[in-house]
Amino acid sequence: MRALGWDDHFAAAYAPFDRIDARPGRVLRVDRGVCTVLTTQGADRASLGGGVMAQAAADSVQLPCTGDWVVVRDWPDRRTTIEAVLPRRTQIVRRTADKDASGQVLAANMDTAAVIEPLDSGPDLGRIERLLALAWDSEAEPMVVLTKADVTRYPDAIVDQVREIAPGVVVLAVSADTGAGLDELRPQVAEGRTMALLGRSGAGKSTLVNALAGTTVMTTQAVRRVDGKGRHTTTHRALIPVPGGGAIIDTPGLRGVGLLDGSEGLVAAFSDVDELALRCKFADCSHTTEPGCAVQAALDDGELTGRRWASWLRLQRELAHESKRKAVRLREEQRAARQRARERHA
Ligand SMILES: Nc1nc2c(ncn2[C@@H]2O[C@H](COP(=O)(O)OP(=O)(O)OP(=O)(O)O)[C@@H](O)[C@H]2O)c(=O)[nH]1
Ligand SMILES: [Zn+2]
Repeated sequence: MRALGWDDHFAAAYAPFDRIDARPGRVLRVDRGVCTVLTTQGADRASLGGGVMAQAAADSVQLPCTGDWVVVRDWPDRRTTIEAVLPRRTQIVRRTADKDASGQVLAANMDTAAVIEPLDSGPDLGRIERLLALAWDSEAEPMVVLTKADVTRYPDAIVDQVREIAPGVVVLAVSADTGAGLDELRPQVAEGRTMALLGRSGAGKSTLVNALAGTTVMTTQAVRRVDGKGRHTTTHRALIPVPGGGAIIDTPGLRGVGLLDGSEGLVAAFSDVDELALRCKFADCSHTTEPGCAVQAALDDGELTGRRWASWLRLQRELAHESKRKAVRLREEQRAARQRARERHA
């Protein structure tokens, strides 16, 4: 348990739940509401207890997810349930596609949130920026891992290019084929540490897991099936213990991730742009035509690329749009509640 990150902090959170038929465990994966939980007694399948279900109904972020430390309870009829999710230290949350735009937790309690981008088709800088905002939001240490370094002739040049758009973040190029760069990554999955991988399908996440965890765990754990729309989806969202070390969390291949309203990770991911904007002559500079605009000056002399500036504007607009949607939804809910109250009193 310690190897997987169990510590005094989680032990203290568990203490109030401690009883003879309860034990702590870490969620390895979730399939349609059934969790596979690793405890000192091995892996167990557990369904959600009533309390957890009630909390999750009010807020989907409360649903147990891969990486969570939970309280499992054994019942006389041999059922096992999850009675509580211990407070997370870190979590990667994305906006779900459904209309109520709630959050979905992709991974919990990781120390490192690694953005995985392959080098076989020139890295998509915009995607790295977006995923980095998510990684910064998680409170874990963000990182960029460029995979398949063996298929490109000048990986170092690309690493430099990516560093430019990832201020304050370690950027590594690795190859599962040649093993290059893997040693620099291993400390992230040392005993007691967990690294989560975030990236699109085909980015090389499973291959990286295999390279770090040794065996071909993923191929045996991955459950590929065709969803209702005939697409192949990888349903694994698994935590894989690393022999002699900590753990890796492989999130499902992300098609697109929406940032949640209130994301502060965006500012952290664009700290260079944020600092530039602070140097403008006017505090309320719109960075378009004002004299003394540091952003326009940086764009002119090439210190800031037009691509990065446009990317920042686009993500900011997206967040603004999200908070507007949220405000509208809140107002509608309040109006409906008032209406119900009136009807009760009528
Ligand atoms: N040349 C080379 N190919 C690699 C490397 N790592 C992964 N690949 C290939 O890239 C493809 C995708 O790798 P996966 O590990 O399956 O990608 P993934 O991110 O797990 O994708 P999903 O499971 O769909 O989320 C496979 O065909 C791998 O063989 C590498 O280091 N070098
Ligand atoms: Zn300005």
